[in-house]
Amino acid sequence: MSLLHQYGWNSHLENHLSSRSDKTLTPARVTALQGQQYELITTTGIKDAMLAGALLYNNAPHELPKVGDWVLVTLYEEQAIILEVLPRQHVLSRKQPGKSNDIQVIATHVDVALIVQALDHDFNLMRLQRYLQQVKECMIQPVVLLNKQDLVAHPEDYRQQVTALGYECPVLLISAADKNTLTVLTEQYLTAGKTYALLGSSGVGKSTLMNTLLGQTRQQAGGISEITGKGKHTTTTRNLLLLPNGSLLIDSPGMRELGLTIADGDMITSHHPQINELAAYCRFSDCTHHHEPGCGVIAGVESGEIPMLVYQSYLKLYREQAKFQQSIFEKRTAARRFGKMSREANHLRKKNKY
Ligand SMILES: Nc1nc2c(ncn2[C@@H]2O[C@H](COP(=O)(O)OP(=O)(O)OP(=O)(O)O)[C@@H](O)[C@H]2O)c(=O)[nH]1
Ligand SMILES: [Zn+2]
Repeated sequence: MSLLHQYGWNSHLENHLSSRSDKTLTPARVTALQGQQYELITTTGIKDAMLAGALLYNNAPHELPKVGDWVLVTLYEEQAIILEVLPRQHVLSRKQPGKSNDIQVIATHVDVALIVQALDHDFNLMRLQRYLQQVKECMIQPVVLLNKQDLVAHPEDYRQQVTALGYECPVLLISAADKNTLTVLTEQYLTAGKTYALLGSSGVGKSTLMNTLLGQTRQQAGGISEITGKGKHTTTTRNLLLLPNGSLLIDSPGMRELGLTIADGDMITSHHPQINELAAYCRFSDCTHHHEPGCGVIAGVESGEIPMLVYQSYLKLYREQAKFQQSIFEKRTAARRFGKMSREANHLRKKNKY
């Protein structure tokens, strides 16, 4: 099998390439990215690469190559020049916080998102739901990995809470450092030639998981690459790695922030599929489904259409959201109060010349 096939090259991409008249360019996949320095897997191995000027200047930032992208290049001895980005499938992206219309592309050609949460203090259904929602919006299939199951007495309880969120996706309990807990993941969910993106906040165990899946430390597996800039050497971490079973894993810094995309002041609504469906029948459009008359959700719980566990999970999330909103509000009020105080202090200082 060719190197490119090992890295996910498929018939869909092949068809696209053969439909082009220009046959001088060769395909390659982006495995690491730092600033405008790229590392690629090419037909002849790993190469450093740069963008052609025309590509850089004629495209919006989200159109420039990202980790996972298939690109067309011209090869030189040690270097490659990227001239084009092939059409993307399954783009993992998010809206730039604060800038309503800007899209930030985090990784491309992602078949499955592995959303990792740890069962220690990190466990947070609201955050998990945000990751799930974001991934679904990108039309990418999620798999939830609840890590550090060794730290809690009843890991199954957590699994049930996640299942009760109502997303139809696998939820697996694992201990990232213990290979034996990963067999269901590796045997049933990781397929050769498919690309998996690791998502989750800092400290949930993504690197540990990656190392266990690699079967050795990332450094030894060639995970660290040297991207050579103009006269400077930067050691960077490779973001797309080939696992021993042939599947591809992307771990990039942007994935840690994916869950943090709530626009200021947004009320995070429930994305619970079953709740949403019946909420359409509520008498009031701003129904919270707690006690309002004519609530379609409460009716659904009473008739058994919505399982009690699902409704309880909704109530729990609602409380978490309310608490979260409250803390945003308090932070803003505190900031405003502080601003007012410092203005007054400045005013006094000017007046009294000290
Ligand atoms: N008890 C326990 N600890 C774990 C497990 N997996 C990871 N850890 C520990 O959790 C800590 C964070 O793990 P990392 O793998 O560095 O987490 P990460 O998600 O890569 O963090 P960032 O690189 O900051 O994004 C380390 O001290 C790990 O040893 C687990 O299954 N059980
Ligand atoms: Zn209602």
